[in-house]
Amino acid sequence: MAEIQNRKKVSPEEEHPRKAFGLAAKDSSGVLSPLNFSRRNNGDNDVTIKILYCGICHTDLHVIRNEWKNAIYPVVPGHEIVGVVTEIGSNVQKFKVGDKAGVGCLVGSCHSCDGCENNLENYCSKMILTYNSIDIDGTITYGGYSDLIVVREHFVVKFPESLAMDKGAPLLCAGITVYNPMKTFSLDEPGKHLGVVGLGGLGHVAVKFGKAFGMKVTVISTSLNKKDEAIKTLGADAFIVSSDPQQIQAAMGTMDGIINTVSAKHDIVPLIFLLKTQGKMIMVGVPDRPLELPIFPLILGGRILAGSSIGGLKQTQEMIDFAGKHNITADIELIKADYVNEALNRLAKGDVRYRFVIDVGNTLTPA
Ligand SMILES: NC(=O)c1ccc[n+]([C@@H]2O[C@H](COP(=O)([O-])OP(=O)(O)OC[C@H]3O[C@@H](n4cnc5c(N)ncnc54)[C@H](O)[C@@H]3O)[C@@H](O)[C@H]2O)c1
Ligand SMILES: [Zn+2]
Ligand SMILES: [Zn+2]
Repeated sequence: MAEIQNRKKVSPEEEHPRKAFGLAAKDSSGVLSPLNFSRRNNGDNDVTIKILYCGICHTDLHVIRNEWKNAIYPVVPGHEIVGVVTEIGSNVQKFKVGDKAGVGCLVGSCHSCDGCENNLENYCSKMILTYNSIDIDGTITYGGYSDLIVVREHFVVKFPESLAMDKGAPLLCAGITVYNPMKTFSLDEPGKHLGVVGLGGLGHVAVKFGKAFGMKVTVISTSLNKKDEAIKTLGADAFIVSSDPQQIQAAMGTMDGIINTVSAKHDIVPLIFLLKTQGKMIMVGVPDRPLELPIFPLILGGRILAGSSIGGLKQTQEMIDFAGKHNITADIELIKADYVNEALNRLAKGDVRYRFVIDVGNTLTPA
């Protein structure tokens, strides 16, 4: 951390020669407005991508409103990026100009720590996030609510030909964030029972992966109003309203694992009781306030509570190839760039089915 803080901060305008344009939050109001900025030239190991679509993740909202107290303004959010390669460096092997490509939450890491050596760049202490992070040259990274991005090849995934680019964009964060813990904690086996808490962007994709793995999937949500869609459209097997003690009681001890995607403070005790003996609840949602964690419900039943952060690049490619094979995409509301502030306000209220995706290529135009 000290090392990052000591790095000289230079203005991207001084450092970078390529003109770029995007939408940025300038302060914790989180309101986005146009920003002219710049990107570095395409280096030997870089891929330049013309951005066509970018999903709106709840993390974007947490960061632009400074809910995690880590915003470096101006923040150009966006880490569910899909586009077309327009330039490659001389060392680039995986891509050629014209290829479809995806970029998720990471654009850099140290390549030499235990995490990096085990394809877990997502746990590298020097990882560079796609936005709101300090890049190797000391400049601040800017994300996908913008016209183009220059990314080291290692952090770019090949986007399957069979997937729609707009509906596929959310896989770059929402997809890998749920796929990783399902694989890591053996919650990918046919016949196992998976609970998904919070039916938003991450949650609805978790339901789809769970079904593709052949699991029984139960959605646990605060209100009944998503029940029909969860079962009929998303393919869930069952639906529990978390505030109804009778429904919780009836499902106690039945789940092998739970993926918890809730973005705000909530009561996890009833959820822990849904787990079987030695069942696992994996926290992927990031509430801005601590949750209460009584220990008895964990000890009785030897239950496991864990956390998980996005995924490494190898697994991100595996995830998106799996999605391509099984035609897993997000259910999206495709929006124009000038609707972004309204979309963010709606996301804050949970009013989205199930992911906003910005039609960057067709609607983001310089001011
Ligand atoms: N761990 C990671 O690597 C990672 C990656 C991406 C996103 N996230 C985090 O995951 C969370 C979810 O992201 P998303 O994009 O799916 O958000 P989302 O807004 O699309 O979905 C969140 C869901 O939580 C529900 N919810 C909100 N407050 C609740 C409460 N108090 N009780 C119960 N349910 C509640 C909402 O109704 C919604 O269904 C965010 O906190 C985000 O920052 C983590
Ligand atoms: Zn995200
Ligand atoms: Zn590392």
